[in-house]
Amino acid sequence: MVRVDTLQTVSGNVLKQSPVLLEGRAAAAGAHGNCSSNMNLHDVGGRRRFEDSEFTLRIYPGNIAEGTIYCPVSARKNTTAADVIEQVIDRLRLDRTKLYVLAEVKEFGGEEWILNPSDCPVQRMMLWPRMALENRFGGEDYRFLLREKNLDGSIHYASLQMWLRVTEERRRMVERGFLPQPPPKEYEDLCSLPDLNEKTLLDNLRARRFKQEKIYTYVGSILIVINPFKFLPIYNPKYVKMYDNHQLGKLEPHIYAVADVAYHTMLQRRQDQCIVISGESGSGKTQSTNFLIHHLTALSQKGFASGVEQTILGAGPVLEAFGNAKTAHNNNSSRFGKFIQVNYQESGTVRGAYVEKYLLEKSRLVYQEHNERNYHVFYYLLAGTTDEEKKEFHLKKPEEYHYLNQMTKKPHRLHWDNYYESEADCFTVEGEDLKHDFERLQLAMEMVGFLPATRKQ
Ligand SMILES: Nc1ncnc2c1ncn2[C@@H]1O[C@H](COP(=O)(O)OP(=O)(O)OP(=O)(O)O)[C@@H](O)[C@H]1O
Repeated sequence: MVRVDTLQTVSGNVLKQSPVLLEGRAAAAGAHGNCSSNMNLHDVGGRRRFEDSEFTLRIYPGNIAEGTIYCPVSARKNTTAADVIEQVIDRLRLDRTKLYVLAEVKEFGGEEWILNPSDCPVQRMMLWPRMALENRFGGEDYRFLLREKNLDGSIHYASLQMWLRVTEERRRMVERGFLPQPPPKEYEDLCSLPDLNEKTLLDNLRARRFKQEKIYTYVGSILIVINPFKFLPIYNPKYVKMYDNHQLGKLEPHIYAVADVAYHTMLQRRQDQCIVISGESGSGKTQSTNFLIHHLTALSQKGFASGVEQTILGAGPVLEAFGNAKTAHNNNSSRFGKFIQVNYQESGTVRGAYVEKYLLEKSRLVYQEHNERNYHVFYYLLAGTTDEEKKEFHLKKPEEYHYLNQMTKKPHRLHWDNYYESEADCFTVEGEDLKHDFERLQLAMEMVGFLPATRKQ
């Protein structure tokens, strides 16, 4: 058995009467900022209701059903992707001779995960952040797409609109004169700079690369990433395929290229490989780690979501609740280092994964700097528990805990009852819904195998 380790350092024209949304209406809904949610979480209420509630999933068929934006489908916690596809085929009267799959699209660049027929979309969706469920801000990046599967098992991606946004297409458009020419010479590898000094290095990184939305640049076999803080469509399966089994430097620099080299070197040399990710707080280490894990499992699973990836996904919210906190630099800063080991069989199939955490910033438990908070889990617990649970666990209000109330900006302490009305300060993190986060944490614990008694404890 060999492995790859990642080490993150600390620091529709369809049925007339059906509610299928047509193109024109979508634009109007969008203009009102009210493109309703994939699932309205406020309908959910409590966790027990989630267990037997019926939800409406939005399935986006793309070019499979021209003119249809999405098709609403009813589903419960245990409804499978195969059941959902069956409903969509019926509603949209799709060609039954073709094979369809559901793809889950998550934030940052339309990274797509093909669901197995037995996967349960509602369960996957419950792991999305609340903003995605409400379709606000980044919510557009979270959804389920209907994809057509070719006879050879590959997925058919044919939406021109989508790929025009992709860097490679853009380059071709430039060549054909549809887009302005980029500025003069740029270097994908800083080692090739004819005149290497701080100015030429920073100029190449900023003006020639970052401003052209090229966030990745090599320095030999090292990859420099500049955090774009915005959606870039460069993490979808087309990119997974493009970087599969290519020598480093042959294609445009990308984090997938690094993962790919590690994977194939491991298989060829039968030796463990290690990738170290380092950078200052908020620079994008956690995000880069997620892209690496995604690519490492995708290579081995040939694009299909694996149980391993599901477990790593589920572990994310748990680790985040207990090890992340709001800091001055990052509202969701990991306050611990992570050593992730992905183990493979000789055939190159993922066998399992192991996550070790180290160097948790323990001092944060008793002291937080101005405008910083304690670990998320305390705020989740105090906001998310029911009245009975509060009684059972003798929970008080957050402002009554010394370890939670040290960080207010104002000299007088903010009262929890006025939490939402009060002037923005570090208690309030934009877009945060602590009740939702508490539910998400409980579901994630269940998905990674915590027994009810352990969860309660
Ligand atoms: N490749 C990317 N594309 C788009 N946005 C990104 C990317 N990488 C990072 N970001 C944005 O930057 C934010 C901070 O990134 P991240 O949490 O990964 O930083 P970090 O280095 O792990 O920080 P810390 O050390 O504080 O935990 C993310 O929440 C995301 O909004």
